Amino acid sequence: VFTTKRETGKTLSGIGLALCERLLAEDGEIHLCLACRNMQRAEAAQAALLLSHPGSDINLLRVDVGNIKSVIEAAQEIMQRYQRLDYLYLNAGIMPNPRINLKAFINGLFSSKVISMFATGEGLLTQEDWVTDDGLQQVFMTNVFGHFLLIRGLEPLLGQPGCPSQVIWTSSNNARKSAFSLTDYQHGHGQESYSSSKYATDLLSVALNKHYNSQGLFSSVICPGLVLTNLTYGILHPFIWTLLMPIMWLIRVFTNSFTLNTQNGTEALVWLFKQKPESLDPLVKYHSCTSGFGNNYVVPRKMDLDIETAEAFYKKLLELEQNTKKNDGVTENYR
Ligand SMILES: NC(=O)C1=CN([C@@H]2O[C@H](COP(=O)(O)OP(=O)(O)OC[C@H]3O[C@@H](n4cnc5c(N)ncnc54)[C@H](OP(=O)(O)O)[C@@H]3O)[C@@H](O)[C@H]2O)C=CC1
Ligand SMILES: CC(C)CCC[C@@H](C)[C@H]1CC[C@H]2C3=C(CC[C@]12C)[C@@]1(C)CCC(=O)[C@@H](C)[C@@H]1CC3
Repeated sequence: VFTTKRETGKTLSGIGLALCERLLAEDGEIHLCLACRNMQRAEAAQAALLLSHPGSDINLLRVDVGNIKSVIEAAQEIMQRYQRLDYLYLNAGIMPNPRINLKAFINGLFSSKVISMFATGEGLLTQEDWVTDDGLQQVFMTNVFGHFLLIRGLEPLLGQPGCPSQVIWTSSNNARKSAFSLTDYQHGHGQESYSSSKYATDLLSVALNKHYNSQGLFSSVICPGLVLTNLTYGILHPFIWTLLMPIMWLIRVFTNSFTLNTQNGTEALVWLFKQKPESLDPLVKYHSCTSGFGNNYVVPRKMDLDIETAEAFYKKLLELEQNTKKNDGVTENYR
């Protein structure tokens, strides 16, 4: 999470940890707060960051964004600890039990869409999802709604007179309009909960800008590209990814989205850290890219969405939030 001069890392490894390393290298004065569900791993991340950046201010906070009560308590704790948040990086995300659709992959290899298939993974993956104790779909809760509740709980700290705040979501190239439906926005009836949740993230960011820009809160979405982390190790074994490395370097020549390592993947996150939030386009996703020669850069791309759908989705989230409050946050089925 974040504070006075800067940031939040919701994760302790992967892209979140690399982001913290890079932010500390950018600005040694920042106050970091890592909001994590596993305190042992959080402490390990804190120790690693202190080793490379001795003396920096790095705090920890326990939060499970997959659990309503935990998010509400975390927001209250942050309200007590800080007066202001400059950056809120919403990075936690899951893709449970991913399965590759081999037929779609082989067909894709011989189609004209082969490059876009590698860049987006469109149609190649299915996931399992389940219902949480709060009665919500787990992927939706973790990737979208938990973060939304956190933002709502932290509203007073986000965007104060003369001092804008940035909310930065780790979305994905895999966000897909056809995987998302307003009538099943939690994706309880499909097998592409990840794609759906990332599309929902993009919609939500657009709606947040509409409702909060006037009070100094600015929301952006990024895609880190394909990065080898625990998330992708759930798709293929790390050893297989290592074997595929030469092929992936080759693919990178044709699609700049194979960033592959966490340092490259954080490019857009760090770039946003240095931007004036007012200058950003709310309808654009910022992509971390790596060229065939290994150079990093950021590419803005218009998102495939409309403001009316974003607004309708936002209303549904507000209703869901109301229900969670009515039911005291736990055990009822809110869908
Ligand atoms: N890797 C990739 O190719 C891509 C990743 N992304 C996105 O990047 C983000 C980071 O993923 P990445 O670093 O790759 O993967 P990791 O699995 O390494 O990181 C995910 C992080 O999210 C945390 N997390 C998961 N569930 C919860 C929860 N309920 N409460 C709190 N924290 C939680 C995990 O914590 P813990 O350590 O306890 O498991 C972990 O640190 C995700 O949003 C992902 O969707 C987007 C596009 C591509
Ligand atoms: C590279 C190899 C020769 C074969 C690997 C095939 C697939 C397992 C990958 C091809 C494109 C990949 C991809 C993702 C996962 C693995 C692939 C489908 C993501 C969906 C992972 C999570 C994301 O958020 C996306 C940005 C990735 C898009 C590309």
